[in-house]
Amino acid sequence: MDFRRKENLAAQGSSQATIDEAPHMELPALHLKEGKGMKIGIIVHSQTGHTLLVGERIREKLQADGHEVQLRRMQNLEEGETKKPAAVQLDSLPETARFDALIFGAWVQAFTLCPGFTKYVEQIPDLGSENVSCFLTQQFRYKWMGGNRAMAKMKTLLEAKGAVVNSTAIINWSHKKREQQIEELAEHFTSQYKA
Ligand SMILES: Cc1cc2nc3c(=O)[nH]c(=O)nc-3n(C[C@H](O)[C@H](O)[C@H](O)COP(=O)(O)O)c2cc1C
Repeated sequence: MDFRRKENLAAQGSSQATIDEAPHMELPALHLKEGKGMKIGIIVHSQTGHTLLVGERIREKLQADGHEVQLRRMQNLEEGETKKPAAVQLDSLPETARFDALIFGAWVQAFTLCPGFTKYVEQIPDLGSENVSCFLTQQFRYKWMGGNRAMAKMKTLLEAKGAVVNSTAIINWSHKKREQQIEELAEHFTSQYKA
C-alpha cells in the first residue's frame, strides 16, 4: 500500500508550522484569567502534512476565540519508514512548558501510533496535571483500522507523563466526511476553553 504517494498528494497546500498567538478555555480544571485568553500549545508530529493541517484548523478557531496559540510541528529526519521509536531521529523537540493547556497531534503508522510521537513523549519532561487533548490522523476510513489502538497508546503515554487527557479525536483522511470531521474536532476542542 503506497500511503506516502497518496499523502504527498493530499498534503499539498499544507505549510510549515508557525508560531502565533491566541488562547482561552473553559474546562473546570483550568484557571482562566478573567478577560484573558489562555496560552495553548498545539504540538504535532506530521510527516506529510495532514496532522499539521488539522492543527492549523484548531489554531484558527482558538485564535478567533482570543487565545494565544503556538503551533509546533516535528518530523522524523529519516526518509523511509522507521518502525521503532529508538531508531527515530526527530528534527525538533517542541517544548511543553508555559502553556495553560496542550493539544497533541500525531498519526497512525502500521495500525499503531507513529513511533516518532512515542520518541517525543519519552523525551519531554513530566507534564504535571497539564490539561491535554489529543488527536490522530489516519488514512483509512474507520477508526478500528489502527486509529483506536494508536489513540489508546497515545493516551497511555501522555498519562504516564502525568497529563490529564480531556478530549480525543481521530480524523479518517479518506473518509468522505473528512472536512466535517475536522470541523467538528476543531469546534469540540475549542469549546473546551470557552468561558
Ligand atoms: C508507513 C506508513 C504506515 C501507515 N499505516 C497506516 C495504518 O495502519 N492505518 C491508517 O489508517 N493509515 C496509515 N498510514 C497513513 C497515515 O496515518 C496518514 O496518511 C496520516 O494522515 C499521515 O499523517 P501526516 O500527513 O501528518 O504525516 C500510514 C502511512 C505510512 C507512511
